[in-house]
Amino acid sequence: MDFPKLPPHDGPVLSVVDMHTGGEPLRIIISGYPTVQGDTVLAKRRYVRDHLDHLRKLLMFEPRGHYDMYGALLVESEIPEADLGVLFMHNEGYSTMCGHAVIALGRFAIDYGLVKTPTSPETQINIHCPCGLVKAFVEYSNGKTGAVKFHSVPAFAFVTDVKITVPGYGEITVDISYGGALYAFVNAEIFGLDVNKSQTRDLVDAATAVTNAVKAQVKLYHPVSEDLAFLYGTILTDGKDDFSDEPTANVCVFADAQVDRSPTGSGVTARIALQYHKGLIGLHKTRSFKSGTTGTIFTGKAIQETKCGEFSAVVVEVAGHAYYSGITSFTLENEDTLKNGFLLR
Ligand SMILES: O=C(O)[C@H]1NCC[C@@H]1O
Repeated sequence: MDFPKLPPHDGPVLSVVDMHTGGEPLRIIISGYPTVQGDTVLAKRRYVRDHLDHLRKLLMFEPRGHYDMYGALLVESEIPEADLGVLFMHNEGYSTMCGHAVIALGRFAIDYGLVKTPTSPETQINIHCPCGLVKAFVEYSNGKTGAVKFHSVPAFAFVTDVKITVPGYGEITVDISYGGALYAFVNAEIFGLDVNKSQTRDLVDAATAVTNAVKAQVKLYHPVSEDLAFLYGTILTDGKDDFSDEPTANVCVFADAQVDRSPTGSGVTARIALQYHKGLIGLHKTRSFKSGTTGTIFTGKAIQETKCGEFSAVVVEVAGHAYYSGITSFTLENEDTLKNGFLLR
């Protein structure tokens, strides 16, 4: 049998490379997408949301994906120093930052020849994410790519100790911090939960209740663009924010109750900005962050003070590993009643 051979199909063939970073999937679209219009990466993000959302559903939803699938679409960047631009997609729409994707894309950009000749021991790749320019540094030796670290956009504590009322749980106190996207942070213990041991469904329910309450009760804002001023999710933690050589665990529930399998690159960025703001961690102090779901680790450190509008901010470096898991071409048939995808929880 000739293989691979495309099956009977109608319409576009969408080809992807699948990777994962700390267990969190990344489906990188390599062909089949129409040209994305828009003068800026943020404008392109609005364009895919308004005109190409059926393709996100095709690739993220079942039967080709699943509730917690995550994707990346490479686009042209308007910033001269960017090597590539990227849009991120998930079960609800399009995010503004994704650290686990940046870690995977760093390797992918070299392995698939998207950037200039790589240099050893490390190659810098500038990735223009919707939140801004993120610098990835990819280990490279003997022709092989390895671990990746990245320097994210300025990260800052947006508000600390804000009281919100969460239906079913009462009044609780949360912090909100920005690491390319805005997250609410809460110690899972206040819900009687343990991020390492509790049922994922219980963690999702508590985090989703917090997300909904923050969205309803806290006015969010970002100095650079209105497009960045939304709550992406809630990160439940083990509360171990005092500096230690021991890892601290968290679980990130983002978009529509989607669960990150990794420690969450943008979440680690935001969490370090929060810890720095509270005086719990100094510059160049490396902390390990563990995913409560899979036990995988990212490390992170604040490397420089900076500003984001009126907010005192830090540049955070996050490091992790990504791996390839396959390459696929997706098709559809017009008579398939489920061709547009569906989600099951
Ligand atoms: O690592 C991250 O930053 C992402 N992972 C899924 C949710 C976030 O976008």
